[in-house]
Amino acid sequence: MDDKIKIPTQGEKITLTDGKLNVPDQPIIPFVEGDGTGPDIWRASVRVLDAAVEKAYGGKRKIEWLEVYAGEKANEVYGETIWLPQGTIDAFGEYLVGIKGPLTTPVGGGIRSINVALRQELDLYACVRPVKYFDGVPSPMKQPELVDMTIFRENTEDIYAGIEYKAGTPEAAKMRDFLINEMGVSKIRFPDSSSFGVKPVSKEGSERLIRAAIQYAIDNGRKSVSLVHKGNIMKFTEGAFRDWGYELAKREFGATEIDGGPWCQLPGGIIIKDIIADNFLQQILLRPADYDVIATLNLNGDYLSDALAAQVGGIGIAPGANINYLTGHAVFEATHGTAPKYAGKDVINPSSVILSGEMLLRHLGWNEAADLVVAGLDKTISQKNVTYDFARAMPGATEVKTSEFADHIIANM
Ligand SMILES: NC(=O)C1=CN([C@@H]2O[C@H](COP(=O)(O)OP(=O)(O)OC[C@H]3O[C@@H](n4cnc5c(N)ncnc54)[C@H](OP(=O)(O)O)[C@@H]3O)[C@@H](O)[C@H]2O)C=CC1
Ligand SMILES: O=C(O)CCC(=O)C(=O)O
Ligand SMILES: [Mg+2]
Repeated sequence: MDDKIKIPTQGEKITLTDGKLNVPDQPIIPFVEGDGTGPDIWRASVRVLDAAVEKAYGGKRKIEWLEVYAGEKANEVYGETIWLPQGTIDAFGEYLVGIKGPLTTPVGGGIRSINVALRQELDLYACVRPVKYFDGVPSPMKQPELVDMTIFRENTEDIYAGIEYKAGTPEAAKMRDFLINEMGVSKIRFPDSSSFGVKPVSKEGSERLIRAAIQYAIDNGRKSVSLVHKGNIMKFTEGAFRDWGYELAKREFGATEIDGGPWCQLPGGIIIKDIIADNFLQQILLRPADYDVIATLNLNGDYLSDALAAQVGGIGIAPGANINYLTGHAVFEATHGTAPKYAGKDVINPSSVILSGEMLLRHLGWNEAADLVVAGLDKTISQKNVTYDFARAMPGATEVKTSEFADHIIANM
């Protein structure tokens, strides 16, 4: 770590022994505030999380927050060219469990995603995004309560990993020549103006993600795991993801085929099935109750996260976590981005980061505090004191600011 990072004088590190977290009563937890609306959201969220811990444990437990920097704030603190300081990666590495706000990624040119870089650096291979309906939240669905899915999105591979070659560069020309002359690709157009992206999907990467999804389904009494893919078109990447998933379910979890397969069933009854991604996007609207735990590749998981979040009220209430189940590293993070047009206005919905914090508390085993966060949020929504995004579709609602929304949640715990 470096001298820009001020380690709290109190508190201890969370450690991992034999796959289990050892959580002290005063864990040091690194956080990144985030760009855009990140600071408004973090200010509200940290108050809610601290209040829940205080109320649940009466001072016996307390989180010691450690600020680390990424994105625009890293530029301010470390200098203009630094977006993701090594000290930040080291802090998330050393303290195991952290939380972050959204970070800006420019479209087209500019820096590559810092969010993706952090996931890659720490090998946080599972992006876990539960999508659940909170009673009273305005939704475009007739029966939003039927939506209860947890997405397991592979987080380190796929076209999303950022291996790209820009049209007009020597690298793109080399790639084009290689494909035409050495790989015999002749049936598709390759004008000189082509850019290229590479889609790596490995057996190990797919298996560890699908293993985590199945284990989650078992641990949480879920009904099914759906492998969502576009394997009819991308046969050796998305199609292989599906095949590796079924093989793993049989080999490691004792699944047996149903009616000659490929669907299969675990000894405890959980169904392992698969569905092609475009069809899945209609099924989640038409028959959401048929889907439960979802395992999918990186880009599909990104699209699905926002689409499913919309069904339960939008990405203002969509939490998530990036986890490596083997090393114990976990960085909690909302599904949404920086929503820059609302930056500094104290109007944005902080629920996604608050619920990411709730996931963090549960990850620590601090379920009493996590339950208080949910209870406070539930009651605040039922009282119709909500931020603009919910208020605009909720008859009779009082629109409150981000900071006021946090006040209501705390009062309702
Ligand atoms: N993990 C991360 O850090 C992520 C970062 N990003 C980055 O964020 C930037 C902006 O991306 P963009 O595509 O606009 O997506 P955003 O998620 O930032 O915002 C899209 C729209 O979603 C709604 N929204 C987002 N967050 C909230 C919230 N907390 N409460 C209520 N509504 C919300 C708003 O809708 P409305 O206009 O209807 O009010 C907003 O305009 C980009 O640079 C992108 O790369 C994007 C996703 C994840
Ligand atoms: O990194 C980014 O800017 C976008 C990431 C994103 O949309 C996501 O992970 O859901
Ligand atoms: Mg996204």
